Amino acid sequence: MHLLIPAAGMGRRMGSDRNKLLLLVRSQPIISWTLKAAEAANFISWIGIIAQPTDWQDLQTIIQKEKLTKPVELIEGGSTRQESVYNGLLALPAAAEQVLIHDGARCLATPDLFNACALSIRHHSGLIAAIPVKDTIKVVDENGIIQSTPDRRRLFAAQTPQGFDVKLLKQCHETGIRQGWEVTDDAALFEKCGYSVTIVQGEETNLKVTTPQDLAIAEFILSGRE
Ligand SMILES: Nc1ccn([C@@H]2O[C@H](COP(=O)(O)OP(=O)(O)OP(=O)(O)O)[C@@H](O)[C@H]2O)c(=O)n1
Ligand SMILES: C[C@](O)(CO)[C@H](O)COP(=O)(O)O
Repeated sequence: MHLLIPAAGMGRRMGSDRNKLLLLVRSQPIISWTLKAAEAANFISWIGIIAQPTDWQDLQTIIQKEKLTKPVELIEGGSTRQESVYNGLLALPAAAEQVLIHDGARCLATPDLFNACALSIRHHSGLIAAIPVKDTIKVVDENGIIQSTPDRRRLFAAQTPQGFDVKLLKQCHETGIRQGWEVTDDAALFEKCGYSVTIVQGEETNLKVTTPQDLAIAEFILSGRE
């Protein structure tokens, strides 16, 4: 299974002056943890890292240090996650019929989760890892006044990996470009195009390292895995 890792962000919410994926957690760059999990997942056979060229040298050093046995390619990132993933799709080898997409910033996803998604995508054209929400969610209007309280049993928090049929996902991205859709994940493009996306049980610990608090939580979770 081909895996694309969007890693071309700026990390604005982290307040960092460089790509947050190069920040250290337990003395190793965040992206190293993501790569270790991908390397350990038996069903992943090829890895494309989508990144800004300014980070390529650091990434090459990390790739060498991790001694990855799988082919790894660096692909130029775009100005949004959506653009970066589209660049990744265009750079996939012609033989790739299905693809998993996993945020570099979700460095705690386990090899088991990659494998579960890789197996499940054989039976679906679109899937995402997701977990049921634990909080009661409120929908508010522009003044912050609550409009409704959706039934929590129908609410899931989206994670990655997300997996798709490559041809369909490319078409959805191209429709998105024509229509000017701006989305935060690939499943949203699939949904908007009318294709179904199924849920694979995600992992409670599969957080996206977004803010400085997440760095501390990631540090804690990884320390429990040693
Ligand atoms: N132009 C972009 C923006 C984001 N990403 C990647 O998409 C994933 C999820 O994005 P997010 O956590 O929002 O990362 P950043 O964009 O770096 O963070 P922020 O939104 O706080 O700036 C990350 O692995 C990030 O590197 C990307 O490949 N290309
Ligand atoms: C794809 C994603 O990781 C699913 O949770 C997420 O939507 C991307 O990042 P953002 O923080 O929502 O921009």
